Amino acid sequence: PAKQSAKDYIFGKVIGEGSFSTVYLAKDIHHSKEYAIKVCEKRHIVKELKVEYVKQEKEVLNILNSNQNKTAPFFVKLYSTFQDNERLYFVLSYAKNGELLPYINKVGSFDIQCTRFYGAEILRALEHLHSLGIIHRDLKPENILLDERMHVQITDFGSAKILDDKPRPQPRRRDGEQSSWQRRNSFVGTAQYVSPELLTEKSVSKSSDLWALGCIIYQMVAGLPPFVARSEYLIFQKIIKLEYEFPDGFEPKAKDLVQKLLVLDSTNRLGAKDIGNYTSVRSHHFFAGLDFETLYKQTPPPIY
Ligand SMILES: NC(=O)Nc1ccc2c(c1)=C(Cc1cc(-c3cccc(C(=O)NCCN4CCCCC4)c3)c[nH]1)C(=O)N=2
Repeated sequence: PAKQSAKDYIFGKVIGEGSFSTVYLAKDIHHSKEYAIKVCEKRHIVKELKVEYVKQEKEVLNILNSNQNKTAPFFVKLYSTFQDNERLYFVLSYAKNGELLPYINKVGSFDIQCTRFYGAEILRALEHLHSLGIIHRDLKPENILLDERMHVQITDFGSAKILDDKPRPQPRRRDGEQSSWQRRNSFVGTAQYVSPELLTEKSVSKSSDLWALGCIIYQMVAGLPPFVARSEYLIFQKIIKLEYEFPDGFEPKAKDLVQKLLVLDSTNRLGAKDIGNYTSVRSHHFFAGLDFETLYKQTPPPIY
């Protein structure tokens, strides 16, 4: 196929802003299909030494594209990439209903049906991602999108880590740019959802995404994340001391599940010792009665 360029698209409104990218709603002029195009300024990512992050995101999206799971298609797709002198372009799925966060803010808190359904879809997405040896590392309601049928589409793999069980030639780096092992020590996700092990040992594992899942389930029920404070430093202090509370009336089964995910020792979190699917999370009584294998075929419960 002919190499694409920005001229093949009509760019519309900005639908997302990252520290190193802007995401536009765009329409393909040949087929009138809508996409989300993530645009990165080359000069900015080079200046901020983020070239490796952009490469990592493309690699993760390509791995996801080549290993699609028909029963758990809970990720944005990468359709194509192209560049011009100033910018890199990633043509991604357009998730018409946007981020999960505005829905939580709009209704204040989800009822248990919604919390169970969306908690289950996020868990299924993590099962697939982790089965490919990929850790998201920045899972949060802003990176959980909702497609036209209100099913989950996880995005933003710029902070993801590919577990290196296969030795690969290290890519040549520009002077001063950090390699992935050096970078690992500098990366921290979004304060409210970052795991204690990342703060104390600079280590990360699949279980770090389970910590973020615990924070997101808490937030769907309570309306706010468990660790909130006036500054990132104070949030980090609360996380490493496991200093959080459940509001009165927090649904008891959801509370028990959150307490089993928000465990300081990453090896003792529910699911941390599971091989393959997170069966010990799936079998928690909060998810009783849910069919995890047909989630994508189900009609999501209304959010109100
Ligand atoms: N960092 C990233 O990788 N960011 C990305 C990547 C891919 C991508 C991405 C972000 C997308 C973000 C997105 C944003 C939106 C959007 C933006 C603004 C408004 C709306 C909107 O009004 N949606 C209707 C639903 N509202 C939501 C709030 C409650 C009332 C109803 C959607 C739709 N999709 C997307 O569709 N595809």
